[in-house]
Amino acid sequence: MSSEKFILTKEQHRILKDFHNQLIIGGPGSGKTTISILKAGQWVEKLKENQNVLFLSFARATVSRVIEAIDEQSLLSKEIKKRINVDTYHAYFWKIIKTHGYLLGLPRKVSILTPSNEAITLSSIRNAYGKVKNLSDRQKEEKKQDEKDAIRKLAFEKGEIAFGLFAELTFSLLDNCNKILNLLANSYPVIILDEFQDTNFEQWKVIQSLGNRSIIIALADSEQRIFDFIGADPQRINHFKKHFSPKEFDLRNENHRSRGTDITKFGNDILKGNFQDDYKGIKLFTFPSNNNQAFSELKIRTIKARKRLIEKDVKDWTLAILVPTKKLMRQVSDFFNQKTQKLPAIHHHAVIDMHGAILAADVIAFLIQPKCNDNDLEQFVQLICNFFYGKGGDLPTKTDIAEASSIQKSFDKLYAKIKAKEKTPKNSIINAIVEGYENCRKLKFTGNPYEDWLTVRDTLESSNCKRLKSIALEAKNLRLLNRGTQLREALSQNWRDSGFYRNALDIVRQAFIAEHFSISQSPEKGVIVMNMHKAKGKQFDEVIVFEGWPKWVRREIVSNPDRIVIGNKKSSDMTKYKYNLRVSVTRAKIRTTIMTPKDDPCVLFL
Ligand SMILES: Nc1ncnc2c1ncn2[C@@H]1O[C@H](COP(=O)(O)OP(=O)(O)OP(=O)(O)O)[C@@H](O)[C@H]1O
Repeated sequence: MSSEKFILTKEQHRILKDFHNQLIIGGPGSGKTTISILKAGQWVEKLKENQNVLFLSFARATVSRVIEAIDEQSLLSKEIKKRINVDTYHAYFWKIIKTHGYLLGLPRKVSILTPSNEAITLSSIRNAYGKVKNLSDRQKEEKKQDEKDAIRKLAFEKGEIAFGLFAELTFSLLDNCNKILNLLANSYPVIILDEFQDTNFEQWKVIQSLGNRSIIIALADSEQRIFDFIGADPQRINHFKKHFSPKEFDLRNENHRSRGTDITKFGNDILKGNFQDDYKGIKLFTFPSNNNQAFSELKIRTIKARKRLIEKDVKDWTLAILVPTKKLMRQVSDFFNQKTQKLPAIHHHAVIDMHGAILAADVIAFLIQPKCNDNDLEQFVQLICNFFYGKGGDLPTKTDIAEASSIQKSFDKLYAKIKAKEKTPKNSIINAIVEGYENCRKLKFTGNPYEDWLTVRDTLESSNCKRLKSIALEAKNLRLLNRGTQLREALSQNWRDSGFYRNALDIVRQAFIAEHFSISQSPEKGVIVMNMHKAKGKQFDEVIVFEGWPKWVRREIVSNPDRIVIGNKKSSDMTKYKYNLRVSVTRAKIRTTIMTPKDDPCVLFL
């Protein structure tokens, strides 16, 4: 994003002239981020030397885009750029809790309860309540409260803090201690809040506190709100107006991302449900409702889009395939990996949910560590159970929970038999796990973490145990051991220090926490497959939105999975689906392709 290429609009100029609290409203690609960076630069010049501007966003992906935009902003000097600090809400709140949390009665040493471990902690509560869609409102509230009680207990007793508590604890600190508030305001007299419309109740309370001492600039687009489930409130922008009396700026009529196309217009028409015949930059394709033809059609469209971008000589081009569910994402990724007679494999990056992969990494890390004590096998089994308890994240499946508890039970039985010196059960599921474990324990390592990791992973994959196999498969989703990564360096160092990987499990866990907070990673390039929900705040050269299709039996639809609108059924409130689709289609700079089944096209277009 080079500012040399463009002239600021009138409204962007107005923003630069004002120095109050600000509310900047604008749709996708309207230039909010760009102007807020220039505004931050202006503020830096007014601040004392030890003061900086803070730019807060929700997702790390957005943060890396903002950092990239700052880097490329040629109107700001290097010195000024250094003083615009970009962070996620999580990371910023965590810094405050880590330093001052003991004032609330938290243990002096606190650590993060990673989402995967949180999922393990909460899996029994979640499983006891069953599927959320079957719960009454009261039961949902009770479930929420039970979950909160469990994670609060863990925080105050063990110092393990779940992300969900960050805002609440930060607010308690700011509310109870003026000194902390002054300290923060002195470091950051100006704070920019990205995607303000998504702020939940607790985060809003923190912002009100911070805003008592700092200037707040909120960037918002009420129609990009897709975070209702974490408590974002449609009234939040009004709350901001009421509380801060900001100067308001409206960029809603501006579109710089996909200028020369009708992509933004199409996005707005999705909200209205009213379409014109043709939109420049939007292509709608249908495909037959069967696996082979649907995926092949997608592959063909993807190859064509890739060719267009390469031929246009777009620098570091990006092409996103956005799909409604995790399941479809995996299927697309698997299909792209396959080479068929007619179609080649497509090199791509799939942005997957990492719970399973992270817990699988724990298992491998444990196995490259030397055997520690007599409880080694027990600890291994515990990690396997953790994997099944936590792999579904906040939506654990019954099968996974049942799997975990039957592994635990079989192990307990085996243990009891061994202790009593009795014959061990012949057909127990634990036998294959023990065999796989023993095979791994016989392995010899080289000190090259990458090779050693793969040796363990391959041994698990080729074992006779389907549970260990699935762990190996999940672990394939990790790319943390690539050359030059911190994890690889840390494991190498560990080997050099001890002649073996003494602390592999700790190192891996630390690396994931660091990774969670890492904002230095550059945005993905090339073909990217991701869930529509994850696309927010991103921009790509081309986007393909691809949805699932119905299954027919005797001319009747018996199921309709992976659709943009659940079951592709019209209902009284389609708003969230419209918002979601609008966010997805407006991520493109040049062109968006929408692919929907021929015999049951997406109801949002009917
Ligand atoms: N005045 C302008 N003239 C031309 N291009 C601009 C202008 N302002 C911003 N841009 C460019 O438009 C693109 C989108 O801008 P920006 O990322 O600031 O929008 P945004 O409102 O933050 O988008 P979103 O909410 O969708 O993330 C960027 O590539 C940016 O360089």
